[in-house]
Amino acid sequence: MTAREAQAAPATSPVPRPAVLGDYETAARGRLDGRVWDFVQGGAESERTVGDNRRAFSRVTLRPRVLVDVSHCDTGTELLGARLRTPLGIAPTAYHQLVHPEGEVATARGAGAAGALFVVSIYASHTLEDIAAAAAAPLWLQLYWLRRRDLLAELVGRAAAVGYRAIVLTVDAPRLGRRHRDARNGFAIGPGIRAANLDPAVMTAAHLPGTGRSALADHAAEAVDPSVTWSDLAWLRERSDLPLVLKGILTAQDAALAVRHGADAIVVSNHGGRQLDRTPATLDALAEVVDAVGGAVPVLLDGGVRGGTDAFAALALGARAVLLGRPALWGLAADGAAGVAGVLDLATEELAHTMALAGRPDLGSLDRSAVLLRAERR
Ligand SMILES: Cc1cc2nc3c(=O)[nH]c(=O)nc-3n(C[C@H](O)[C@H](O)[C@H](O)COP(=O)(O)O)c2cc1C
Ligand SMILES: O=C(O)C(=O)c1ccccc1
Repeated sequence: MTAREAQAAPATSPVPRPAVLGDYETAARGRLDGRVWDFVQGGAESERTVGDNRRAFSRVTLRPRVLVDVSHCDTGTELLGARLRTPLGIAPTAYHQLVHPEGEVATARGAGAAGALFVVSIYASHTLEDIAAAAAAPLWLQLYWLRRRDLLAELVGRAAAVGYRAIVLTVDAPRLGRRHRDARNGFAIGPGIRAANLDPAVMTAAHLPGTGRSALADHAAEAVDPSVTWSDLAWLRERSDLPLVLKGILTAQDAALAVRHGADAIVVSNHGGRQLDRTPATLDALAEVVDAVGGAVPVLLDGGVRGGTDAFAALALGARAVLLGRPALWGLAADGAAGVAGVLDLATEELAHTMALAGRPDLGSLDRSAVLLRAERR
């Protein structure tokens, strides 16, 4: 943008013409309290996996095909029986009201405007019902396995009643990762914000500041059942007819177990580097999981996706869809529902652009031959 154009932009525009998702990140940083920023951006321990997720994408090179008719590039896809305009969706993240007063209601509106999947966290700050009322695209509900199984049973019933299309069980968090930023900040959820779908009695620890630890880690130790194993999945199955998605799988062994235990989809995820540090980048784990699953169920990926070319690489390596965690929160913080839609639309446009220049006009024409994953330089 020229200086003259910048001056002509309306002064009220919170994000002047973002060109890349990083522009939303910059805008979000300027708007958020430092402790909330650290909670959003941070990861576990050395944050090595946070960085590795990004570095893996930077090792991808593209292998374009030419003289292909790319006058129409179609990013549309189908996932668990639902049509989506884009294979980019929103990963579950807790407490959207931390970054915007309209919280998940605005996120649902933004996702709907973009025709994108929104995975709602069990720690949403609005009710499942209010979020569903604002949605115009598929919603899935993410759960942690709480000790209070009565709450899980209640949630899956409520989700089905208002049209959520799948249950996502996050399996990489039997306890919370050691997040040094949150511990140093004594991070706690402020009094005006609630996990709107959970019994307040379960949530007390999450709101206790000044302990010199992360209140969320204390809460998780109290509330999450770390004894759950594969055989417990049947309990959840018996209580819901919705498809069951397992989020947080990184190995061929667990992918095979997931399929054997009847998972309907898998999300290759290291929780954005927030749980076990030094796990592989998700892009590096993707091929082994896709191969182990052998097409039995769709495989999704999250972690470090920061634009359409990243999504292109993951889709080429076998992901059916790709979820954005932090970037959705940047969009929400920067500009509410419009920011969320802006992030999804921008990344989807980038994906369509990459598809055109790479000679792959639809997702069906994307396969491993479209990319080269260079070995890590040591
Ligand atoms: C602020 C924040 C809160 C999160 N909360 C949850 C959650 O409630 N449940 C969950 O399964 N994953 C949660 N995650 C992990 C995301 O679903 C996702 O795996 C991760 O953010 C993807 O990486 P990315 O942020 O690099 O896109 C959270 C991530 C962030 C950044
Ligand atoms: O899952 C997370 O990454 C997360 O930050 C969290 C921690 C405690 C409660 C809810 C979400």
